[in-house]
Amino acid sequence: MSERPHSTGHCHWRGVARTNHSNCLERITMVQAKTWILKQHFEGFPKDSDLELKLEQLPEPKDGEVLLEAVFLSVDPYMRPYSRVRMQPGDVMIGTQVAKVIQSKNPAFPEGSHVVGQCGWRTHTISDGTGLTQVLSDWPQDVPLSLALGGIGMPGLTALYGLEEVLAIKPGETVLVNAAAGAVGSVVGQIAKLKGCKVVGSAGSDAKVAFLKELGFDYVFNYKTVPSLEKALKEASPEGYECYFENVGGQFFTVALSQMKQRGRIAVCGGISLYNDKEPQTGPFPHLHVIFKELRMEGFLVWRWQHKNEESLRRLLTWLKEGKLQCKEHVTVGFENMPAAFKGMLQGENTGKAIVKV
Ligand SMILES: NC(=O)C1=CN([C@@H]2O[C@H](COP(=O)(O)OP(=O)(O)OC[C@H]3O[C@@H](n4cnc5c(N)ncnc54)[C@H](OP(=O)(O)O)[C@@H]3O)[C@@H](O)[C@H]2O)C=CC1
Ligand SMILES: C/C=C/C(C)=O
Repeated sequence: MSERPHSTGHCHWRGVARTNHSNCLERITMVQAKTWILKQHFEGFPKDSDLELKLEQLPEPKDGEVLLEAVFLSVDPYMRPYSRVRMQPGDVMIGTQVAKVIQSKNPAFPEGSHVVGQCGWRTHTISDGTGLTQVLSDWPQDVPLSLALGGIGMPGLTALYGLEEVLAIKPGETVLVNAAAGAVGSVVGQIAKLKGCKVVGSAGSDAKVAFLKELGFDYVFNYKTVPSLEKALKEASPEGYECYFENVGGQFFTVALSQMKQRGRIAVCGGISLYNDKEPQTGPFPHLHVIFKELRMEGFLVWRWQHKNEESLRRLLTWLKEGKLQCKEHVTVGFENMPAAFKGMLQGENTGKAIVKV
């Protein structure tokens, strides 16, 4: 695949597929996008046969439109539950990418600039600008653009808003976070530490536990190998938890609620342990803990605070530049490996943000 346009006689070609147009007399842009299509809805854990790689011929951008070329694509947990409610079989998989503007007929998005776009799983996109955001104008040269999909992007914002807007954490409080070595969880722990909290995290491997210790978490455990989740949570914070940043759901959720302090606060961010269930999980249900501990629980979606995103991204970027925030990535190379990267993330292969580099 050519990354940049190049010329052949009178024809200027871009993109993946070049056919023989030796007779053309004027500038023609021919782009074939590679796309990943949802062939059928996922049932249980995603299968390779649920997805299909397809080519799509793109037209010339019209006035007001741009032609984008994906540089990095994100694979995120939400794709699993949202595919069921937001997509029909035959649709291009939903998703966000960092893309380069390679042709522009829209002055808001000059050629050569980079955008974060909700373009789906595709290598090339014609866009009228809807759902595109320019990467911060002062993005430092030495910071990889892929972080705009991770710590300095949606997952970083999720961590920030969950802690500040939903939990309203205070110095001295103890914060519990699960899926702690992932894109959101690893930022949650670091911000909570920056704000003077004690942080307890759980993750699914010893290597992830070691990573979280490096990040400065106060207490970390491997939820897959501890003999008792309840004992692990008690040992980590015998006095209980004021705040709980919930990413997982299921049994972890119920046990964690039993360890909350009176009038503890819970930000329900995700429930990844539920996303691939064919049948809904059954109890134990947490009602009694919620009632007798007088817990406050709030679900949230990161989009609620979209109006604050630019300022919030600058804060995250400042912490990164000051060395106060580390953003680890798990990079899979090759657009054809999107399904493998997606499944790997759902299985816990990633430490930090799962990214695909085209
Ligand atoms: N509300 C919102 O606006 C948003 C919510 N989210 C939610 O935040 C959570 C984390 O997302 P994100 O950081 O992007 O993803 P991660 O980078 O954390 O990747 C997913 C991780 O989840 C863990 N996991 C997978 N299956 C299970 C399971 N059955 N039980 C426990 N852990 C499991 C794995 O880590 P391990 O090895 O530790 O098991 C895996 O690496 C998700 O629930 C997601 O839906 C994310 C963005 C926005
Ligand atoms: C915006 C993301 C939502 C979830 C649940 O992951």
